[in-house]
Amino acid sequence: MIDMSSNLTDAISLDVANLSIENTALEIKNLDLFYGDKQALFDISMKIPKKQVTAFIGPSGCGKSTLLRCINRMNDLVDICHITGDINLRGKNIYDRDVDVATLRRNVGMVFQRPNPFPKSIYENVIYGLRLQGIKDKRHLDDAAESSLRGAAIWDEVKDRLHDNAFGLSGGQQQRLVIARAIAIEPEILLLDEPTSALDPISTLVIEELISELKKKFTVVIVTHNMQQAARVSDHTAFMYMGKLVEYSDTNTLFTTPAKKQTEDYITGKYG
Ligand SMILES: Nc1ncnc2c1ncn2[C@@H]1O[C@H](COP(=O)(O)OP(=O)(O)OP(=O)(O)O)[C@@H](O)[C@H]1O
Repeated sequence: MIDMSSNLTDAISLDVANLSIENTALEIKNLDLFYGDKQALFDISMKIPKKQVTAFIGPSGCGKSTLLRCINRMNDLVDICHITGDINLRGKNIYDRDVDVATLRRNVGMVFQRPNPFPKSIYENVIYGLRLQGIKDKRHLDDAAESSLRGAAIWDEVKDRLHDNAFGLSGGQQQRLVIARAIAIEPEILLLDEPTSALDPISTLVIEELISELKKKFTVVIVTHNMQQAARVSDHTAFMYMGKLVEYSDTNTLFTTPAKKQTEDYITGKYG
């Protein structure tokens, strides 16, 4: 079994099957997803709690990243992808025809496996989204840069080199810079797709600690292939297998007393 003693969160466990509207950041309802003829997600329904960390776990190819990418419509970029079902954000289905995808993505930020800073200074990276919004006031931009870099736990390391190129940072620092860039535009939801899988153990720990801070302001959804990581950082965990949501509950329950045999087999390493 997974050791739960290293959980970094203040482990608030809500009953995710019966979340109230006030505690729900978004609701996925009967979501099916196809890549061409091949179905990759089967009838997924779940509520993601507000200002908590929710982890998607499961073996390679089970659909974790696909499900995550549905939440900010990244799969729209895949021509052969076809989706049915709803994802409701503040009562509105994000797949409705009248939804502006750019606005949605401002509200639902995403951080990828490999840090992807732009070939610009650290400062310009952080305020990139604000410049796109047309904000020009230097004081406003400076304040936003500082608070976002602080929020991403990297301010002290970069405050004297804000105008240096972001490529001069280490991989772990780049990933925190990318998180700062994502939070600068104050999204409601932050999607993290295996955010530490390209990082060394120390940088991984720094990001894990950061994740448990981020949930004070944001709803965080993380895909991880690392069960220990899910156990350390998340309040709630969804176990997926072959495109289906097998079990979803508070992290402690899922890792200590899973309800389904399939979940137990996975977390005890019988397959993966
Ligand atoms: N762009 C795509 N076109 C076609 N099939 C895809 C595409 N992206 C993913 N798939 C398929 O959908 C299924 C789910 O893939 P997905 O990447 O979501 O799984 P995952 O659980 O995140 O896996 P991993 O842990 O290996 O990243 C797999 O069978 C994969 O091959």
